[in-house]
Amino acid sequence: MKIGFIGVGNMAKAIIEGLMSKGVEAKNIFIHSAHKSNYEVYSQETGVSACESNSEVIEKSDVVFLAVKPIVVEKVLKEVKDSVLTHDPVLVSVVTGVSVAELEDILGSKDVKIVRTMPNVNVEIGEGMTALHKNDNVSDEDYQLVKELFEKIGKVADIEEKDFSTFVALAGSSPAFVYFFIDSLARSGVKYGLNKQKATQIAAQAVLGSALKVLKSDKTPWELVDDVSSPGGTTVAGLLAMEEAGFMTSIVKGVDATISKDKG
Ligand SMILES: NC(=O)C1=CN([C@@H]2O[C@H](COP(=O)(O)OP(=O)(O)OC[C@H]3O[C@@H](n4cnc5c(N)ncnc54)[C@H](O)[C@@H]3O)[C@@H](O)[C@H]2O)C=CC1
Ligand SMILES: O=C(O)[C@@H]1CCC=N1
Repeated sequence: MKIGFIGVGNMAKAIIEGLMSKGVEAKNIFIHSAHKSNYEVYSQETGVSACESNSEVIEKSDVVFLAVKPIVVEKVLKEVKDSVLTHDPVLVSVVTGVSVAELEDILGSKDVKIVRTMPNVNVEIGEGMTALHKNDNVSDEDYQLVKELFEKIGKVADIEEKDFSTFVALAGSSPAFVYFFIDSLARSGVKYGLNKQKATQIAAQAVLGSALKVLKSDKTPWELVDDVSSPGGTTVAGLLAMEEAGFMTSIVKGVDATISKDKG
């Protein structure tokens, strides 16, 4: 399968590097983005093929990732419209907040194969969490191919399109929330004299183990909180102080703001 990328920013690079680490060969990857110097350097570094235009990416690929910011989607799709209609690739959008219907409208056709997705940056290390939703033109076989690509680099969830905004908050943006939590925990360690790098490694391993525990345990996270909280102990003292400062409310408000932004 030939895989193309229109836009070679953070998200596209995370997907490309994740796929290449799982055996997808550089010779099967085609890229183009706004800045020639950037995508040519990336092509030289990784061995993927740099194309002269977005249309060339489409002409050379079976599956084309649309990995540009929402604000340039209309411009890019109008530019490549004829190539899309002629070559009929499976268009895989990773763009936040742009629906399948809007993509079809911009392309001026409902006869295009579109899979809307919402990955997160952790696909780069094979631990992503990606939502998928296809339009009716994508055959089960093509959908399975796209799904298998994302399964190489993490977990996949089929979701209804109405749930994409919620998914953005829970998985697309949430790596940043978790990095923020890890940094805050580590910084607290620095407050008490730990070196920042060491404190960050300690905090990150604690978060990794806790996430694995949630995934592997039959218990709910809430029950696991109780298991760590000894009567009269340190954990409950910490939890109560965090909640007094609005821990849960701050998370919910962050999710509310993410969803509102996504919905425009
Ligand atoms: N960064 C993240 O963690 C995630 C991002 N997304 C979505 O992925 C999309 C890309 O985001 P990032 O990679 O973070 O942005 P970015 O700003 O790092 O990359 C955007 C890329 O688009 C290229 N571009 C701009 N105009 C272009 C044009 N006319 N033709 C071809 N390429 C053009 C830029 O040169 C750049 O390579 C966005 O829609 C974002 O919402 C989705 C999930 C997670
Ligand atoms: O911040 C953003 O808009 C994108 C969407 C999900 C992660 N980053």
